[in-house]
Amino acid sequence: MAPSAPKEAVPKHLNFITGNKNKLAEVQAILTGVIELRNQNVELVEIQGTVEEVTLDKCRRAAEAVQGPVLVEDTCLCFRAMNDLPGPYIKWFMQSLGPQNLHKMLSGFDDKSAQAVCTFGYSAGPGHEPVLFQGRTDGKLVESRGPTVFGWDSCFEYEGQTYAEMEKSEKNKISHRGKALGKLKQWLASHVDE
Ligand SMILES: O=c1nc[nH]c2c1ncn2[C@H]1C[C@H](O)[C@@H](COP(=O)(O)OP(=O)(O)OP(=O)(O)O)O1
Ligand SMILES: [Mg+2]
Repeated sequence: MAPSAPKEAVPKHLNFITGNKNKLAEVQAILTGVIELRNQNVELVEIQGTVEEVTLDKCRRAAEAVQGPVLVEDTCLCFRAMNDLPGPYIKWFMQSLGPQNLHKMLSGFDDKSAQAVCTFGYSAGPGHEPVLFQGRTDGKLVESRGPTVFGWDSCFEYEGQTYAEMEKSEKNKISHRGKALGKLKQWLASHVDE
């Protein structure tokens, strides 16, 4: 009988479950040459809770939905003046206000500081507890500058430039997503060959 795989061994490819094409493109760019990335778009219910709870639940649901190993990711934008809201609920504020009006959420506050948070979850399959990889980047909520292609990129300023004003490769180096994937890469390096 073949020996069973080590509990934490990861497969040769990752199945990233997301409906967001821009996320997928960034993850693909960052993981190029590291591991093969596949993608499925599965509609997943997103619960209310802490950043970690939201990703854990999303990951478990995704693993159940595809009946196999999955990678998911949840992105938050946290305003310090609002004690970290909207956080995981930023999507709905983005959708309602649009990039041109998002900055008005903080117009009543002096403190414009914001933090972008990206939390990846990997599960080896249904019933396997997800592992989380998180990255955070500090910046400021500003009036939209640059192309409005990806979410709130044009409203999040990091060291004088909005994400939208940066080259993609430059954003990926310092972004919440880039940092989270740096941790995932380390984890892959220590598990993939077991
Ligand atoms: O780097 C980013 N730069 C700018 N905007 C971003 C970024 N990353 C996510 N976003 C937007 C998309 C969505 O409005 C919200 C996160 O919501 P979130 O549920 O994580 O993403 P989603 O529903 O679009 O895709 P998914 O299918 O992976 O859940 O922030
Ligand atoms: Mg979502």
